[in-house]
Amino acid sequence: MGILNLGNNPCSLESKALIDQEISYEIEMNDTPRVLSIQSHVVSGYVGNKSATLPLQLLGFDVDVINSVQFSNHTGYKVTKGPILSDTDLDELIQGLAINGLDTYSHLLTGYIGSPQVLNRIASLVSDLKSKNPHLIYVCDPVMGDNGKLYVRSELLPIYKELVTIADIITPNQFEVELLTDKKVSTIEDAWDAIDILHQRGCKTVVISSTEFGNDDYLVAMASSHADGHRRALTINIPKLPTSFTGTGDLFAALILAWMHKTNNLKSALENSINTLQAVLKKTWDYAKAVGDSRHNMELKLVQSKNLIENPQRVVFAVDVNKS
Ligand SMILES: Nc1ncnc2c1ncn2[C@@H]1O[C@H](COP(=O)(O)OP(=O)(O)O)[C@@H](O)[C@H]1O
Ligand code: PXP
Repeated sequence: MGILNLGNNPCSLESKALIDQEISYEIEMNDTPRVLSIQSHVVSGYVGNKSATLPLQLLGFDVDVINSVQFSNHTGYKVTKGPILSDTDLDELIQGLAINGLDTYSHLLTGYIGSPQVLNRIASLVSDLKSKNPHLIYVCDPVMGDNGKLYVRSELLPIYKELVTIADIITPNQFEVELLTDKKVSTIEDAWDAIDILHQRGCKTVVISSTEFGNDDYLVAMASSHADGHRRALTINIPKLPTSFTGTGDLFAALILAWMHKTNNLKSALENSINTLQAVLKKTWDYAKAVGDSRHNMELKLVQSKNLIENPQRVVFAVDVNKS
């Protein structure tokens, strides 16, 4: 560190420059956004916190991680083994952070949480963290299932229905939107109606990670925000790869959080997130096609995509939709 190498003359011009540099590093460190991310951990592979942490770090965030489960691998494999965090485990971790004054965060991100008792704690955690930082942004990915199938316990649904009302940003997929609104989403108009219901319940920004309305070539992601009396609504067509991935929703939520913070612009955040995802998935799929598409080979190629995460290349673009 510069301070330690100042030598005997702390007043020299050179040493003053070093001190100035040191001070600017410190300011930069104080400005570093801090995310508390509560999601699954897998020993092998990339879902949950394993999918979210590296991209958030590469995009300039300090990430404090609480693992809602510690599984050997994601639930798509033959077996999944490992312990689940209990509500008392969570309370202890949060208490430790609070006692040591480590609980001032710019963002809270929640994803896969298997236990209703733990999910029940999140609402009060949001208000505790907002009492420490009233500007804290809560990003809730209501991870419940995909393609018409629940992969969590059904008791989580009523808890999520409440939780999304206090979230600043939510990132459900099409099936999760249906669950949250008790509304079948078969057309894009159904999806806009469901988004309106979620806005009416209090959620300021709704981003649907993907919808599918019978088109084999494209998925459609949708984003809508109500801020300061101003509405913005967007869609983006995503060229569909002929396979399915795991961990993509977790990566998507982390990228939306990061790019909303960095750009404060829904369109840029959506475009950067989707374009990063497409680049990561293409790399993953190209690899799997070459070596065989086993579960293991289909794990997201995140480490190999460092540059693409840091510098998304915009290939697909969002379009504004006129909504009042
Ligand atoms: N088969 C696919 N082809 C192209 N992009 C995909 C594919 N599957 C997922 N994605 C990308 O991953 C993002 C999140 O995936 P999604 O399936 O909506 O999340 P979840 O895992 O929560 O169901 C989508 O916005 C899309 O960009
Ligand atoms: C342990 C775990 N966490 C998170 C997820 C969510 O993955 P995705 O991002 O694909 O919704 C899954 C899905 O299998 C999972 O098994």
